[in-house]
Amino acid sequence: MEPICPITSTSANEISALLSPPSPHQLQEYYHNVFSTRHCSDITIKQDDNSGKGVYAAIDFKEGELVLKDQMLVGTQHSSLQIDCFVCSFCFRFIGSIETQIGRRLYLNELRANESHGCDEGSSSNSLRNCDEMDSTDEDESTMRCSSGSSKTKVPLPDGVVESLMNGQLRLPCTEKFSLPPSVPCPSGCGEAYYCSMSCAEADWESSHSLLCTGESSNPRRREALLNFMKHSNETNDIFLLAAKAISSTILRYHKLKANSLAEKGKYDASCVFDHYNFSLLLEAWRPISMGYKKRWWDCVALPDDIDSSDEASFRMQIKELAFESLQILKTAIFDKECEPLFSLEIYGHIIGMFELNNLDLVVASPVEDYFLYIDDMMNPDKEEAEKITQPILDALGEDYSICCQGTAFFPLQSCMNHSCCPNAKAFKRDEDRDGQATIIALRPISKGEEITISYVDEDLPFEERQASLADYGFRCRCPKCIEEET
Ligand SMILES: C[S@@+](CC[C@H](N)C(=O)[O-])C[C@H]1O[C@@H](n2cnc3c(N)ncnc32)[C@H](O)[C@@H]1O
Repeated sequence: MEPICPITSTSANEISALLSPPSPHQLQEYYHNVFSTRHCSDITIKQDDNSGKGVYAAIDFKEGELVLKDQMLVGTQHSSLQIDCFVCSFCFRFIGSIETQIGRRLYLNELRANESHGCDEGSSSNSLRNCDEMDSTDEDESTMRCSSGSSKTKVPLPDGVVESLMNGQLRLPCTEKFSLPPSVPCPSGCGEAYYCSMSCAEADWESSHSLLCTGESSNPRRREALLNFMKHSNETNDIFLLAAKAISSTILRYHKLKANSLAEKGKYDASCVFDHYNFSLLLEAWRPISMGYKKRWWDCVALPDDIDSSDEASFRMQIKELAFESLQILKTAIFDKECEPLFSLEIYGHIIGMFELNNLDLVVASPVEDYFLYIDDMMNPDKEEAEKITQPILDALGEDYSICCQGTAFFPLQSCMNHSCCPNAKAFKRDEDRDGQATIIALRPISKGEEITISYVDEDLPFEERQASLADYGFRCRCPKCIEEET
């Protein structure tokens, strides 16, 4: 493949340092910190020559037991579904109230319908758009609860009802049983990010939003470039939004480390001027991202079914060009000279490739679905009374009323789990799991010392199809089921 973004020799050394696999010591130190901040001692991470890092049980687990709750490093809601669910931009909990969830969705859908003049968004045939992320939760129940697209005609509500749902004047029956945290808007007023609490707002600001916010604090040039970047991502592939978060969080960590280092130095030598670029601090800031298994996006993205293998090279080149285009816009918005290697196509491609190979679907079940199920389960005459108000709302929402929050996220511990076609664990959201954390449950008893595996593909597929899908991850499965079926 021709280089479309030449790398200078100075940055080449830094890029290769950023992409070299962490040493066993760095690995041990990093995961030791992750485990201790989370007070997690039930699992460990070990590395072997065949499958790299893997997760191992440090205790015995019973069938159905929780193996791991993993806090994401970066995550994003799919942009096309943001209208449907009003969630915290940091932890992805539903926020506001049942009334605001419904009112906002009806209002925004109406707006979208007016804007699109009848164009059908869901039927995009662009193979470059939102290429599949790694999906090991396809079969989980919370994913299956989701529905999207509705063929049934929706019945509009009388004028003023949507407004009164949104402004809180209309209270629906029994919604007090489904209370949600009140929404906290981004303090910088971007109107894009909302949170379930000030602590989530602060954590997001510190983690990446302070660089990506289009509110008052950003200068007009940067704001315009950011809006441009978001528009490009929404129109092409929202994985770019996640890459922007990963780069922003590294830049912010770098400046924090640098400030701490300056303060520390100043303690011993007040005259010391230490304000230059420090690559070792950039390496340290990059550490959480460095841990994820990576390949270039255009080398590892699965070839879509509608692309013939004879067109593979040109497809991969298009993917590379798309990444280049996105990176140029991002650079206009948040370029930082001291973190220059992060803005190379090589690093950008590897970050997105890391998401491609490791990400888990982000799924949070909708309280709106629970609410309507509750009404449906009520006894008469209360049910009849309630439905006088709720049925027209349900008719206006249509059959996809229960749509859940969906997105994609990178999880530091879950992403270390290797694949097996006869896995002993699975990503599975229980009723109580109402935020964006990954939840891994034991499918059968797991003994202390055993490797914990999940399936990256549908394990009921025939042997050859499983192997073909796993080839996108760059390995051939040698699990007991594959060994048995191969012979
Ligand atoms: C989500 S990561 C899993 C963690 C990874 N082993 C690491 O070192 O970070 C996926 C990658 O792990 C490796 N992998 C996962 N399952 C494997 C298996 N059963 N056999 C060989 N390699 C495997 C492949 O390189 C795959 O692309």
